[in-house]
Amino acid sequence: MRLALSFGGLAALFALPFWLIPAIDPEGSGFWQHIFVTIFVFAAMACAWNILGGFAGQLSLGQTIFYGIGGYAGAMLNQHFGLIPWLGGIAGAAVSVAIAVAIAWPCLRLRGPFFTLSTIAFLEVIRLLAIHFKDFTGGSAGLPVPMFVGTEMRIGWAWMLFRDKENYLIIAFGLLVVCLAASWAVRNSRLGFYLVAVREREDAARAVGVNATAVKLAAFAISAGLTSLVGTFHGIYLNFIDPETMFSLPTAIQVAMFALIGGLGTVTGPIWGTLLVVPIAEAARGWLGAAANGLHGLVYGLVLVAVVLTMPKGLVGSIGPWLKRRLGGAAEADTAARIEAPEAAAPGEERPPVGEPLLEARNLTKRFGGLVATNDVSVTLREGEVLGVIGPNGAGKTTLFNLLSGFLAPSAGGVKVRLPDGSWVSPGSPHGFAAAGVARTFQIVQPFTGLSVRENIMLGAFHGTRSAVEARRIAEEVAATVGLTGLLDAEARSLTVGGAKRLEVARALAMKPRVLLLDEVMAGLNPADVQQAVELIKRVRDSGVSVIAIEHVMAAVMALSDHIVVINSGKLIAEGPPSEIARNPAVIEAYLGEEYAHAAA
Ligand SMILES: Nc1ncnc2c1ncn2[C@@H]1O[C@H](COP(=O)(O)OP(=O)(O)OP(=O)(O)O)[C@@H](O)[C@H]1O
Repeated sequence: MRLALSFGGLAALFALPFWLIPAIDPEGSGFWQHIFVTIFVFAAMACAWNILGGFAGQLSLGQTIFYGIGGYAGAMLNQHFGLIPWLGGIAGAAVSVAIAVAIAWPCLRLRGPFFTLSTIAFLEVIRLLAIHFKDFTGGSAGLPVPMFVGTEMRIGWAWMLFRDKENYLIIAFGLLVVCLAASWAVRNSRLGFYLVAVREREDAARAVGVNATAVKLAAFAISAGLTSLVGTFHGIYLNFIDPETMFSLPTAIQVAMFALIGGLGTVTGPIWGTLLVVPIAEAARGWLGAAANGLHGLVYGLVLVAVVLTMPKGLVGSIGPWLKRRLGGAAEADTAARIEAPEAAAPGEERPPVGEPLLEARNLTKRFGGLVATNDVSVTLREGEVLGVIGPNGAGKTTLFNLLSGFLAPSAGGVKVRLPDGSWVSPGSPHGFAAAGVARTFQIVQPFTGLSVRENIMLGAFHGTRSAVEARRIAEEVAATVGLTGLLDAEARSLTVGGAKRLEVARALAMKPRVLLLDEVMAGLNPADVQQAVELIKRVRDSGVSVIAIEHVMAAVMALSDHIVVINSGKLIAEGPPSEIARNPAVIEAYLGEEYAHAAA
């Protein structure tokens, strides 16, 4: 149904100029054809920009670098080597991808406005280079795209040059379809999920094994390649290219604005944004004539302000969910009521015995300036074991977790993990630990709030598969295990604390880890939920996953743990089975207190 609607919408968009133009411009001045070519070109560029700016959240204002490279590649290869623009465009796209990777490498290390400024700086550098190398580029005077070379007439489909503007409409629309299809494919692939995850919460994304730099780099490269193809066509269409037009900051801003107005990060938003703004701006330009040259910029600004004030998520981001609610009927029901008890253990399921060491941390020390948060701590986790970590607030438990999952590099000591083939590795990054089979949750829950519960869990599942269908299947299976089946389609932001904690565990479990690090998953839960969480962790353990759990709920730690380590002021002060820890005088003094000892006795 959705697919049919999408194809129908695209067909209508393609038919629009052919049906509308003869009606509004019977004399065939070509003005409206030009407007529609402009709409298709800008919509295609906005779709391409949205892969980087919307999905990955990297607000680049330098994407016209690639529009320009595409334009120059088409024109220069045509003029100097007689190459048809179709091939010139492909060569330009390849160069753009290479340059995108080179530029992205330093730029992506910067965040927020610093990233944006660095893209503008590169745009300026490339524009100046185009002016400087005038033997190739024609310098600031620009390059014409000739229809005749000697006696040869370079006109027709091969040369992308026509007397008749309708053919330009067809190519521009074709480019829009290519950019839209690429954008759709990216958004629905593992890469798309990873981009949204990195945009929303980079740390949580790294915990499910995402290499944040690599996925942003991929988005940069795809966006650059597509933009370059559009640039090649547009350069030929305009018949003339120069650095001012091709490497233009105002054009880069416009493209970003169309995506923003339409709905940042939505697949079709950039098209709606362009469709709304370009005709208004062009009409204003036409009505006000030469007297108001440049006024279209003001029109863009006014539309942007109006949309941001009334629809902060853009046209599609705001109207889409509203339509869904209207068509779908019922509002979101109470999410707490839809949480179920986790699946019970299968009858006869037995606990596997505790086996060989799986994860070893030796002499871990972490200093933050003068503060020693972890001081010479050594712990060993065995196969099939639950290792409890307890200690007072600020003792250094979370810091230990961050060291055990690659989120912090130790000041001294190291962590190694045994792989299924028996070899040991010492990963140096969160995705290295994830690849070695270590999954973690966060003390402060980190749901990807813009995604559904199902999509959140799929993010974990993508660690083991590239297929969205398979990830979806795993997500549904894990959701049943933790009791979230009834909430699969709910937005993660609508979950209660208990639901969000389960989601955190589900996302980690979907990675099919061998080691699971749980950071206070029972904090803030009511006694019934704590009991369910204990049962769930036992099931996880029995399925062959080894667990390290930081916990303050003592009844749960004592019931679950095979072995407990106690941390105080960064140091390991005791370790042993729960019964010994409960009686240990140093632990009673530092953490448990006399009352607990009496109650336990
Ligand atoms: N990134 C950091 N920079 C500086 N100090 C830090 C950093 N992270 C943790 N600390 C400090 O290290 C010490 C240990 O903190 P940590 O969060 O590991 O304790 P914790 O045992 O997990 O506490 P809680 O039970 O309250 O979560 C604290 O004094 C904390 O302020």
